[in-house]
Amino acid sequence: MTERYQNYIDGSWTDAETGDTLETTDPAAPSETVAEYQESGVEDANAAVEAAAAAEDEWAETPAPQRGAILRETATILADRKEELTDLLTREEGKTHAEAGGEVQRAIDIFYYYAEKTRDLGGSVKSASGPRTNLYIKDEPVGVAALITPWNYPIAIPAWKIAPALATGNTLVLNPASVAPGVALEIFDALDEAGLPDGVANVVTGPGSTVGDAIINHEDVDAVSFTGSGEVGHMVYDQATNDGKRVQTELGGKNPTVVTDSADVEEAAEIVANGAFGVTGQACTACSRAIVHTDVYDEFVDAVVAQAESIEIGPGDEYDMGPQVTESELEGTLDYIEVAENEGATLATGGNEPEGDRFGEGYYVEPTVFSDVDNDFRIAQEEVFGPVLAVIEVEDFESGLEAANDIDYGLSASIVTDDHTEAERFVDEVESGVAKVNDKTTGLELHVPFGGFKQSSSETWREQGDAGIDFYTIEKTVYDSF
Ligand SMILES: NC(=O)c1ccc[n+]([C@@H]2O[C@H](COP(=O)([O-])OP(=O)(O)OC[C@H]3O[C@@H](n4cnc5c(N)ncnc54)[C@H](O)[C@@H]3O)[C@@H](O)[C@H]2O)c1
Repeated sequence: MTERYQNYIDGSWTDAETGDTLETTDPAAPSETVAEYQESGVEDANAAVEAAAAAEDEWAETPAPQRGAILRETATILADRKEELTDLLTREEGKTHAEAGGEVQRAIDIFYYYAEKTRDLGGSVKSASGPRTNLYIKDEPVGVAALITPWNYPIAIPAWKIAPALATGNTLVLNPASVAPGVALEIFDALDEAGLPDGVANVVTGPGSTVGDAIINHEDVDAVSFTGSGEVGHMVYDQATNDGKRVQTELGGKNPTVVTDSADVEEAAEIVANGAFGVTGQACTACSRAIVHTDVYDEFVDAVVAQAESIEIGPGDEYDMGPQVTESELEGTLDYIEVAENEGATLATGGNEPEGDRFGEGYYVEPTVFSDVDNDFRIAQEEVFGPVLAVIEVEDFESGLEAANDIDYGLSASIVTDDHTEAERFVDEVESGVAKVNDKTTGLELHVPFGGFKQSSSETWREQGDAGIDFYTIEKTVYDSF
């Protein structure tokens, strides 16, 4: 039987006022419905924001360790349900069981992490110039937070917004992407069971252009945290800043790995392939450009092609690489493959939808490597969001660094080298929010800031770790001479 989900508003599971629903399907078997959701409208969005606004004062006044206890219990409930959440994530979004299990674990860890953080919240004390004055900085919640999340990390990204927002005493409304909202709704089920007071956290499913837009623009919303495409993100940023709201946007990437002539080529190919083809290339931090020194270029292309060809594609519960999430994402990838061929890149491997019984009607595409790519080709400059790697040949380290930076994005970048000076220069000079040495561009720790440079983020605010706390907190400076 198809699971049926409702909105969670003011502590109750309710149908949308619109009376409409939407369905999700399994990207590995699109004829199979996974779940049914509310296709909500503006009225539902407004009701959720009003519930969050009404719950604001009481939640802000709840001692932070008590808020932490609810987050800890939420983590425990999610941990108890890890297997079923992992299955749901694989069926709805398509990533492999191992990838989905890792993502669910990350969400659990995030709730535990911010639960512990609550004990250290509050502010700080400073010395005052006058003898009778207590001078201190009191950290207060920003208020009501509007959270908008994409489909590609459908539990981790909601978790890394919800947990710090609640830990710091904010109330919130989430509008998750309609493609795979199930695991995000399960977080609210766990929060409810953990004893979160009514109205503190609300979730409304439905189109971002209606529900998300209404939440962001509601006058009772004080902070907006958005993760998704640049196209939508820039619009959201402008709307929210025009209204004087605190806003954070985390957007796309076109992430390079620079391979120098001192690199172990086999290791470099493995690092690049993991970054490029993991989660079917549907990561904002996916490696989509390998920038390779001419002396190791041919050897690298052979090695990365071998890596790509060793990946077994198929349904995510059994194989190494799952399908793309929707038909339109698959078509987008196939379009870019055509663009790259027309631009004159050499198709070194992949490029097709695989054939065979196990693929059925699923949205599969082969891991694809293009060599002989110029850094100004569209395939090297635009985000594909599929398992497609562009390999770019460069003369030396300097031109590699230059190519890495010659792009509008700056989310994650890595270098594979055996030369410490090159590694240091790369870390110092690469224009990227995340810089890694001898590691893939994907994979992030939850307790350090995450965000990009240039078009990849709004730059003012970061997420995760202490940065998550900062975004949802406003400082009040108190001079108390009572
Ligand atoms: N930097 C990061 O942290 C990060 C992480 C994951 C994904 N991403 C990016 O996300 C994109 C893929 O996700 P997507 O396809 O879901 O992105 P998207 O921009 O299409 O959608 C993101 C969210 O915005 C909502 N939305 C759409 N129109 C809206 C509007 N007018 N007002 C308010 N909300 C609206 C959608 O419903 C969805 O919830 C990629 O570009 C990827 O790089 C970035």
